[in-house]
Amino acid sequence: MTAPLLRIEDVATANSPALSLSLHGGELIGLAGPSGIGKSQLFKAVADLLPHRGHLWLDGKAQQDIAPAHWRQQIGYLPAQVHWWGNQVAEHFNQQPPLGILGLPDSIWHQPLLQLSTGEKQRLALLRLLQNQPRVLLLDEPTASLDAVNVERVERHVQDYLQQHQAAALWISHDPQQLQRLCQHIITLRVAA
Ligand SMILES: Nc1ncnc2c1ncn2[C@@H]1O[C@H](COP(=O)(O)OP(=O)(O)OP(=O)(O)O)[C@@H](O)[C@H]1O
Repeated sequence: MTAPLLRIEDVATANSPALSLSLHGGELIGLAGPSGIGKSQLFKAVADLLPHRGHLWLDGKAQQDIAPAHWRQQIGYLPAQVHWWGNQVAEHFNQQPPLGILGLPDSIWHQPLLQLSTGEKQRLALLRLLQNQPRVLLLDEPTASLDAVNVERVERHVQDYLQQHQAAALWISHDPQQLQRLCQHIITLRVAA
């Protein structure tokens, strides 16, 4: 087997249990566990947004040997609550993404963000993340606010992206069926005994 794209060894924050895993190109691993256990905290740690213990490697290179800006471009983090800074959708993109692929109308491009639904903003945030062409996706409940048709669109789009770019993803979900349908492996975090 080839070297892992991302290796996580004993990474933990002050509010999470430790996580160790290897992610290979094209692979999708699910992250499950009760609310408040620390799943999002672990994503922030891996994305270099939160102090943590443990070690990380990208393509066999240790995190401390990679410039932080490069790390954050390669490790694409989609938070459960996305931060938007401008007024209009178009301000947040370098170029217009394929909106229709996630069921979004072209008219949304010039709409104020305040007018958009949670599910619309969630899908736009995914398109924005993928424009940076990250090698690893950290997806924190990316379909939490979506109907079944759009859940399927998002799932298919992420799977296509992973195949086309030989990228890999970690996917947090509270839906065990979704994780079973999508993931090669599922890691369930538990409270330490
Ligand atoms: N900024 C913070 N300061 C202190 N505690 C925090 C902070 N952010 C999160 N926590 C705590 O860390 C713990 C883990 O939070 P986290 O958001 O990672 O949980 P989660 O497993 O993702 O939960 P959920 O499934 O509900 O999204 C929680 O107890 C939370 O209250």
